[in-house]
Amino acid sequence: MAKTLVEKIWDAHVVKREEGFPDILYIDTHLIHEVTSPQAFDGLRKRGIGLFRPKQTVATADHNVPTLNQHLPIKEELSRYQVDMLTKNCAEFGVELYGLGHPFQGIVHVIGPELGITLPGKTMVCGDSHTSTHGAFGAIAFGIGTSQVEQVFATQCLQQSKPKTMKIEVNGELKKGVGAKDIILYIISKISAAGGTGYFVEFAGSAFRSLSMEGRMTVCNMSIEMGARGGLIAPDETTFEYIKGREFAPKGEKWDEALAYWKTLYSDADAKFDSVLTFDAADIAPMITYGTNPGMGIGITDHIPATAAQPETEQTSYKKALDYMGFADDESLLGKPVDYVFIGSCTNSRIEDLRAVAEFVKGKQKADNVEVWIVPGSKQVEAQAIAEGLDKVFEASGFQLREPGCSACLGMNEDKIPAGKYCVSTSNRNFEGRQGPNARTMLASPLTAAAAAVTGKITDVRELLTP
Ligand SMILES: CC(C)[C@H](C(=O)O)[C@@H](O)C(=O)O
Ligand code: SF4
Repeated sequence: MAKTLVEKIWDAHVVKREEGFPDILYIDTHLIHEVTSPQAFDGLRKRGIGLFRPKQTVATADHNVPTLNQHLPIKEELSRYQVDMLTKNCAEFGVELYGLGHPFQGIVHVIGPELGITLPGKTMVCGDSHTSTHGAFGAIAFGIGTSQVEQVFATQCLQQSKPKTMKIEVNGELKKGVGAKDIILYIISKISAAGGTGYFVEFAGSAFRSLSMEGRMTVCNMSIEMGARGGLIAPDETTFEYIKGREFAPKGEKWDEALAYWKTLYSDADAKFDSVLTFDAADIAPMITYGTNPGMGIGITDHIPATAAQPETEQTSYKKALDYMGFADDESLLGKPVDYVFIGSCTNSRIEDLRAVAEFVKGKQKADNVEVWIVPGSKQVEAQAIAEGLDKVFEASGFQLREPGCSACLGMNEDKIPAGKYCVSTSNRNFEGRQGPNARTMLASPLTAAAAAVTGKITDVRELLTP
């Protein structure tokens, strides 16, 4: 029978299937961080058991780490406690930890792929919603809760019902100044932050095929922001090329075997999806959000949709979102002053993002009214950026290159956006208070963020690009 990619990988991992019950799914790789693992470790301790397969778990410290002076003790007490707990738990339970100071440390969804841990055909979980990022490699990757983290620790399996499948096809060529982040913000703006609820989404079509692995990760990262269980893209030569030679990627004969299998990982031509959506790449402009969920996005030259145009049941919350942001119906965002620019997070902190920003800002200066933070996704991204001299470019432009971590993506560490301030952010969530109490977040691509950094206001980056 014809199968979708999700079905192929899912079925290959079912340990037990019984009518009327969720499947028991084998988990190849479990990623953990300091926020969602402590209770799970405690649970094991209470039961007097260890991890069933500790070698299939990898840990890193990312959410609570500072992004300046990482060699010094962490100043925030709660953050220090969380990171210390992770270190202690990993040592006690025999889990490999890439903690602060380790050359592999970084945001969990950045290090998995760059270390060759994330591979096509795998099942991967993490107590973190943006685990969907790893789907860019043609893996089934999704976020789980803390009690499930404990379940995976103890059994290397999870009880899961097979998700419904959705295909989102985007065909055609992207316009100048438009990238992966714009595609995903566009899709979410069209189908809403709940449009993918209950589905596992496969992104297909020429627009995704032409993206680099970094771009595909940006797209899959945000599939969760449309409510989807996860997102994935069938692996191809771009995928194999990216993986080859990475630290933990298969080598020699193992590589040949793996590659032969990976080449079977695509949705069969006549496979049935529960839902199919199609978009045209040429319709997509640089995007920006104006509200407090990632679905509240518009093309940079568009105006904020009117409250009256929203479904009646949603008008109150829509108005509340605009009030929070200090925006009004029908307004254009162009020219609005910006206070902070944050380039980072598991959505856009990979080397390609930093390169794109550096290329754009080279020879330009940061505007006086903005503070710019560039936070690499990992120690390896940081090292690469320095090796390529990107740090010098940023410094000359007045941008600060900090150390790796989740940083201002969420106000869980020292990097917070002050109340009332506007931040153009390359992260994935613009919820109320996400970047700090009463901070106002506008989600955009690295290029659009960089344009705001040099002009000090919301700007159509296309006007600043050389033809
Ligand atoms: C802290 C963690 C559980 C959370 C998540 O699950 O996504 C965080 O990473 C986020 O982005 O909000
Ligand atoms: S960078 Fe942001 S979205 Fe990604 S894992 Fe960290 S907090 Fe979550």
